[in-house]
Amino acid sequence: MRLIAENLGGERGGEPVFSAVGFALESGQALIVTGPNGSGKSTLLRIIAGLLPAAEGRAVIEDGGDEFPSVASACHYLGHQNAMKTVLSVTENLRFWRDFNGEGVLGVEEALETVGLGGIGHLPFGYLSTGQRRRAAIAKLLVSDRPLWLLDEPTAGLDKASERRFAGLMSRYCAGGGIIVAATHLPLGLDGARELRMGD
Ligand SMILES: Nc1ncnc2c1ncn2[C@@H]1O[C@H](COP(=O)(O)OP(=O)(O)OP(=O)(O)O)[C@@H](O)[C@H]1O
Repeated sequence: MRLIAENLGGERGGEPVFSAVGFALESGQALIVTGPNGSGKSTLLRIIAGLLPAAEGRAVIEDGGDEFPSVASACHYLGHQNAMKTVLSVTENLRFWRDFNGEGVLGVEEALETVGLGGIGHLPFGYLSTGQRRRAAIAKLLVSDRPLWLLDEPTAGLDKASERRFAGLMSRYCAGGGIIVAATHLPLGLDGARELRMGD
């Protein structure tokens, strides 16, 4: 499987933000998107995910088969917001996403253990600390299988131990054939990742 971005251009509020962005990622490869505030990293991720229209160009999945014919069907998108309901428990939130996106290799409890949140699934999501919320949102990536992760500042709010744990998780995901595109200001510890610098 391959993710191809061809001559992508993005605009916000009718103003161009970037143009002529192109890359190709094979299964197992990762791309780190860097650049100053406002250079268009989030806009690029949202265009790739299909959440915003491209001003020009396109992003496509090749060889995704019947299961993953499009980027939208192939990706998990983790944005700045965690996309969890504060009044539902962590477990209820993750069950919702598993039912919505389809079952994955890991169950809800296993996914919570993997991000170091074992035993707190019963708590309302709104009770969690900022870093715990991010870790629960990362667990969302694990309860349904998708071959492409689009991650916007995934480690924002994480402590050092959680950063290291997430780096290991991303490495294992790529080793298993996953593709990652991650916008970040912080080093992600993802060996061998390519870099796309926006705003130059
Ligand atoms: N809804 C919107 N309407 C108009 N302009 C917007 C909108 N959302 C973002 N922008 C503008 O688009 C540009 C790119 O924003 P974007 O969030 O993609 O940048 P970024 O590189 O992700 O920034 P950061 O590093 O601060 O997260 C900015 O100039 C921003 O002000």
